[in-house]
Amino acid sequence: MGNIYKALTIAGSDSGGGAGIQADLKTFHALGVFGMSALTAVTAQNTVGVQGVYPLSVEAVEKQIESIGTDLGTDAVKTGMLFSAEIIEAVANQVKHFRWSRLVVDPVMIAKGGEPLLQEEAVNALKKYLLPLAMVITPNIPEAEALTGMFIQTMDDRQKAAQRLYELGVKHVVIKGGHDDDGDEAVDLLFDGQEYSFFTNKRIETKHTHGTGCTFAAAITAELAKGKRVKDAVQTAKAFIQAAIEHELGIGHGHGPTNHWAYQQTQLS
Ligand SMILES: Nc1ncnc2c1ncn2[C@@H]1O[C@H](COP(=O)(O)OP(=O)(O)O)[C@@H](O)[C@H]1O
Ligand SMILES: Cc1ncc(COP(=O)(O)OP(=O)(O)O)c(N)n1
Repeated sequence: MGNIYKALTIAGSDSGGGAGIQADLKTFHALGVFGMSALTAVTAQNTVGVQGVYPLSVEAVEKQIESIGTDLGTDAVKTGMLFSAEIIEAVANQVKHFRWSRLVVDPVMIAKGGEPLLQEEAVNALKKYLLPLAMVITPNIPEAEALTGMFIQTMDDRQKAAQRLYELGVKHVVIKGGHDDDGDEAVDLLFDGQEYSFFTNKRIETKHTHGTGCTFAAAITAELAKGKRVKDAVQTAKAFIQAAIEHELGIGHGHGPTNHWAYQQTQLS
């Protein structure tokens, strides 16, 4: 066995398996990275919506991270649903304690169906404690608006928002374009403090996009765990999510999950 790359996801559980910890671990696995998890909350969730949110105690979150940090270690870390300001502060302290620099923050706020996954007052804690530690942040457009207080309509607005997020201490800002459904392309923007890069794919007409954000950020994390540069990691993540949306599974009665096998299968064929 060659080098084993490891990645840790600190996020919520989606019982339906399309988003959250489940999407992250499937993505790590599909990209050949050993996945580990620290759960922040359990959600009762399916393709139709979120039926319940049950946060864990700060102590439970800290202990899980400590168990990983003091034994296995990790090459990269991703955060997803963090739920509260207290959990955010505890996670930031652990990331600093273990000196984990390859940190991808997916600032999950609201599920596709509109149910809140982050308390409103916790947005400031994200900005204060976690963003300054992040190598990459991956907001969708509404999340970028909440973090910057800007109204984002055009690509020019997105570039300005990326600049503002960069000024909070994040090293690379990716503002995803899934919510910008004008036109037939899905365009993601990357800003590294100097230049803007654009990652463009054909927009796929489908309702089965549950967990796209988690899957995309997890793919970036897996590639960073292998030591890849951020721009290359985003490129691979974009191809991964495209294949995952394109080869839909069509399960559930609402917004179905993406296909975490598809990228691997398209690479083999
Ligand atoms: N219909 C689609 N066709 C192709 N790519 C998409 C589509 N919807 C989302 N994406 C891509 O999926 C990733 C997640 O985007 P987005 O939907 O904005 O995030 P979130 O799930 O956090 O709201 C991005 O790379 C985005 O461009
Ligand atoms: C437990 C949990 N974490 C995160 C999300 C949000 O996932 P995302 O990839 O943004 O997908 P949608 O909710 O937009 O489908 C979640 N739903 N549950």
